[in-house]
This record gives sequence, structure tokens and C-alpha cells, in this order.
Amino acid sequence: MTGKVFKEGGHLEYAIEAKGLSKSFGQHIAINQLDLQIPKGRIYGFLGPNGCGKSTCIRLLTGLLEASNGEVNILGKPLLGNEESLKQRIGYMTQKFSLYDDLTVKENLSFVGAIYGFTGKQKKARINELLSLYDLEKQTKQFAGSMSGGQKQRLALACATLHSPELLFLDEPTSAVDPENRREFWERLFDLCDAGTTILVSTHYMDEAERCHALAILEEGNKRADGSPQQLMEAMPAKVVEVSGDNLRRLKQNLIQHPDIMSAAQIGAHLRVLVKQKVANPLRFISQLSDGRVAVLARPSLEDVFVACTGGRHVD
Ligand SMILES: Nc1ncnc2c1ncn2[C@@H]1O[C@H](COP(=O)(O)OP(=O)(O)OP(=O)(O)O)[C@@H](O)[C@H]1O
Repeated sequence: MTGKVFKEGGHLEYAIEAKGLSKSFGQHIAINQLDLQIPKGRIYGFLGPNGCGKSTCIRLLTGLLEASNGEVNILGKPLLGNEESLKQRIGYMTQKFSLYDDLTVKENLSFVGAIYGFTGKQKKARINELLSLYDLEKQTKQFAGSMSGGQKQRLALACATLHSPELLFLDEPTSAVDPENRREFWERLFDLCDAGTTILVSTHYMDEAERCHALAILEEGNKRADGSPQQLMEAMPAKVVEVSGDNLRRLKQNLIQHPDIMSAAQIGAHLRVLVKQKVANPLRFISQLSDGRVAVLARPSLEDVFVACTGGRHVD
């Protein structure tokens, strides 16, 4: 992993800086006053449910969509007015992978190579390098449309990184692949990051968000929290108590009526309960409400943070 990237004078260098970034579609506010500071050389996540604005935000940051308000700097330059020159320095992998189904693997890469101005031997060499790197050498003549989800994903990543972008945007890149492919894909992302690429990845998977160096939790176009997974877990405005015993479904129904309980969800033989921060002794509080069932304090997970920031009842 590359170290933090500092400007002379010791300030962190940012790949992405946004201030008050907003986008409305008619009356609908899709992105609301978003501030971002994403250091170079890091993997940064957008975590949020469908429709929270992840894709819209990525499209705003790539210059594909015009903001209604706000300022964006990409790789140290204002995005506004520099969209064309920045296109050479950024890569974008869309949710649907944007491959040409009726072109072969090699033809897809060749097409993207031509767009980025690669020709002749240089293009051939770069394509061969990517075919090897992304384990696609046996599929060179296969039509993209007939490939498996994992192969398509690797080809899409090869296309998005063909011009060796400094900044890579990945919009829900692992939604269509199995856990093994997802794991492999993340290894590749860390390889890219290690080589100096900054990556912004959107996801609705908690385990994926947990792999990021830092992330923002988005809900309805608003940033609810941001920081490293560790920081978010430590700063969570709730305590987690796990309860075990009989009749957990009924207990859950009772617990969620209480105004100091943000959520209760069954996980296997336990009920995982989020208790508001203001409750001084959450363990005693839950024990009393649980009629003598066994209750223990648990370490927060990123999913708990997510629920506390978004899904739970209003957080005081
Ligand atoms: N071109 C558009 N015109 C009108 N509304 C739009 C447009 N693009 C996005 N929206 C709306 O903006 C909101 C955010 O959508 P967006 O696609 O950014 O969410 P998302 O978090 O990426 O979700 P998903 O994972 O489902 O793509 C949604 O309510 C969506 O309907």
C-alpha cells in the first residue's frame, strides 16, 4: 500500500474535493450539499441503499452530469472547464459494465484503446498486458455477451484501466458476481491502489464497504457519516447489545416499541439491539426489558453504523 500522499508542506493531496455539491432533477433533490475530501492513493467507498444517489454522485464527479450547485476539484483542477483533459486521467466502470456484447474480448479492448488514442504496437502491447493481468487470455475471441459475470467484470475493469487512469470510479462493480469473484476483484483493486491509483467505489454491501480505507454513508442524497470503518464504528451514536433466549420474535416486537431502542434484528440465535447513546447502562436496560434473557455487549459492525445512521428511528 502506498503511503499517504503529501504536498510540499505536509498537506494531504486530494484526488477529489467537493463542496456543496448538489443535483436536482426537477423537484427531486438527488444530491444535497455534499462535501468530500478524498486523499490520493486511497480506496474510498460510497455506501447506501438503491436510489440514495451513488450513481448520480459518480456521474457528477466524472463530469458526465452537470451539477445544480457546488464546486468540484478533480486531481487538483476544477472540474468545470477541465472535463475534457481530465477524461484522460480518470476511468469509469459503470454498474452495467458497458461492454459491447457482440464484440469479442479483444475487440472491446481495441475499441476502448482507440478511443484513448492508442495505435499500432503500443495498443497491441497494452491489450496483451491487460489480457494477461485480468486472466482473459483464453477468452480473447469470445463475444463479451457470452461471458460469465466474473469474466465480464474483469473485462470491464481492463477497459476502464486501459489508459492507466490516476483516478478510477467504480459504480457497484460487484453486484453481478459471486463472493469468490468479488474477493478476487478486491485484490485487484488493492493492486491498482498499491500502484498509486485512487479508487472511488459505490456499493450496498457492508463487507465491501468495510474493505475501503474510508467511506461515506449516503441516504436520500445526504451524507450521513464519513470516515474510516474503524472511526465510524467508534463514533457510532448507539451501543450494541446481543440478547439470546426464547421467543426472540416476540421480544423484538416489544423492544422496538421503546423510544430508546433504535433497532432490533435477529441474527441466528441472537437479537442484535441498538440502544441509543443516552442510555447510561445499556446492558442493564436491555436485561430489564428482556425478562431475564442473557444479554451481552457486542462490538459494533459497519452494518450497525449503517442502521444507526439511516434505518433506525431518529437519532437524538
Ligand atoms: N436522469 C434522471 N432524471 C430524474 N431522476 C433521476 C435521474 N437520475 C437519477 N434520478 C433519481 O435520483 C435518485 C438517485 O439515483 P441514483 O441512480 O443516483 O441512485 P443510486 O444510489 O445509484 O441507486 P442504484 O443503486 O439503484 O442505481 C433516484 O431517486 C433516481 O430516481
